[in-house]
Amino acid sequence: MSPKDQPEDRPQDQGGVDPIRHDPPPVVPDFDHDRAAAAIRELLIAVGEDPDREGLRETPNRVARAYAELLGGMHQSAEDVLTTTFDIGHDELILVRDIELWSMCEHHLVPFTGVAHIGYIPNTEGRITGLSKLARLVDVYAKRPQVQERLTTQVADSLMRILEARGAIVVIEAEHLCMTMRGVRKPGAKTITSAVRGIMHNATTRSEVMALINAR
Ligand SMILES: Nc1nc2c(ncn2[C@@H]2O[C@H](COP(=O)(O)OP(=O)(O)OP(=O)(O)O)[C@@H](O)[C@H]2O)c(=O)[nH]1
Ligand SMILES: [Zn+2]
Repeated sequence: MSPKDQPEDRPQDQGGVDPIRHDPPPVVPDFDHDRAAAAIRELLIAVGEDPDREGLRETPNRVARAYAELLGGMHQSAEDVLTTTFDIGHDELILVRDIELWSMCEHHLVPFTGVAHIGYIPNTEGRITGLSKLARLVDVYAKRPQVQERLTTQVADSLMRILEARGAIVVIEAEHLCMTMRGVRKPGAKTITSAVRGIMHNATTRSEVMALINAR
């Protein structure tokens, strides 16, 4: 879908009930540094390197630390980051656009990168969260072995579940390095995914939000 297009209107969903809801994925307690470092050492041997030569001696530990950071969302939940909420009586659209994201394709374990646009309509009490928390929410789900579609739906479902929002929309535009640096090698190809929830299915609301997302 092009970001200029509207997601398909689904009149049956206008009551705010969506057919597919994703349970939050389990949070894994600890990153196993020693196991990751041992695996990297094995990988170096498999490609024909000498993991004991000077330049590589610390590499397994460094790469393990890097992966602990790059996949750190495995040890966090959306509930951890959407803790700060305020009831300020604003019950209309809140949209944060162009949130940079880096995630890790679960098929090749190479990055995909781009931007997320997140909009939601709070519940009637106006329960909202801090703007930075929306960017943190993206990171919780981006920093895992991922596919873009699941990342998109997990962010949207979290807003509905935790903030009890009346509607949510998440649009992600990303370039997958597995399509750029290897395989089909098509640099510049953008994948665009969207997830629409609750009253955001309303055609007028949604087209207003898409216009704001696409305004440059
Ligand atoms: N739907 C979806 N596909 C993805 C995502 N990230 C990577 N892929 C695709 O996952 C597919 C994996 O295909 P396979 O045929 O199993 O793996 P492969 O032989 O390495 O495929 P090529 O990338 O075509 O060389 C590829 O088509 C990737 O482009 C994603 O976020 N969503
Ligand atoms: Zn990939």
